[in-house]
Amino acid sequence: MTDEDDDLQLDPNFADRFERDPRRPKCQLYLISPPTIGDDFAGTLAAALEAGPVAAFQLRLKGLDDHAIARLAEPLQKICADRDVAFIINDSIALAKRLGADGVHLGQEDGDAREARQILGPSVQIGVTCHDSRHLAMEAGEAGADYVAFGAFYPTQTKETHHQPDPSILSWWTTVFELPCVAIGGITPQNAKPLINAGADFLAVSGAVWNDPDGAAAAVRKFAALL
Ligand SMILES: Cc1ncc(COP(=O)(O)OP(=O)(O)O)c(N)n1
Ligand SMILES: Cc1nc(C(=O)O)sc1CCOP(=O)(O)O
Ligand SMILES: [Mg+2]
Repeated sequence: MTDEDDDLQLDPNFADRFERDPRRPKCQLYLISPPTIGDDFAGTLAAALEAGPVAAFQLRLKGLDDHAIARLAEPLQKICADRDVAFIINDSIALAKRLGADGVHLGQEDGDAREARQILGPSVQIGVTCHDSRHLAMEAGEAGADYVAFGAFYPTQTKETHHQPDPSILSWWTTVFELPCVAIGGITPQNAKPLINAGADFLAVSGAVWNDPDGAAAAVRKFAALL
């Protein structure tokens, strides 16, 4: 919990007692790309998206400029569109606009959700990283975000993380707000259940899908069996 959240007291056992509200839509899978991709990734992505229901795919490539990401994005965006999977660009409002992406994901240093809305229009999905902070999540909601993301729930090799929320933040959020919430960070088929039970609307997953020794399609099937 962050300093700003100190005035928001919650029973620490809240999540244990909470079962997902059956009136909320089922939890869905949101795939995050590997940090780098090779020529064979398009085939891997297509197989993963065909293996089970995936709501969204985020292109998250670090250390490349927008032109390079745009070149890599083109075939992947088509694969998503053909399978009715939302194509989300990480970090860059300008690149999301240039590509006509279905959405953009913004970290706390990546720009403002209000500005993104002005530039991208009403139908583009805007997601905002909120770490373990109820305060940031409420701010993001007020700024017009379409989802808030909490994490990292578990240790992850994919990026260095500095926040570890308790699953109770998901049950608190979904009890109080309609706006969807995403759980992210080290999520695997083995540890996902508490996040699903706490009410996560989406599980955002990278490593556990792309690095599954049985292959990405098999990993999607393992998650799908839980959702
Ligand atoms: C769905 C989702 N949630 C959180 C993040 C993290 O975004 P950010 O804090 O900007 O960190 P980077 O991913 O840019 O390293 C995300 N990308 N997607
Ligand atoms: C991109 C990202 N953001 C996080 C956050 O906590 O905001 S954790 C994370 C890594 C997600 O990949 P994996 O499923 O391999 O852990
Ligand atoms: Mg970012």
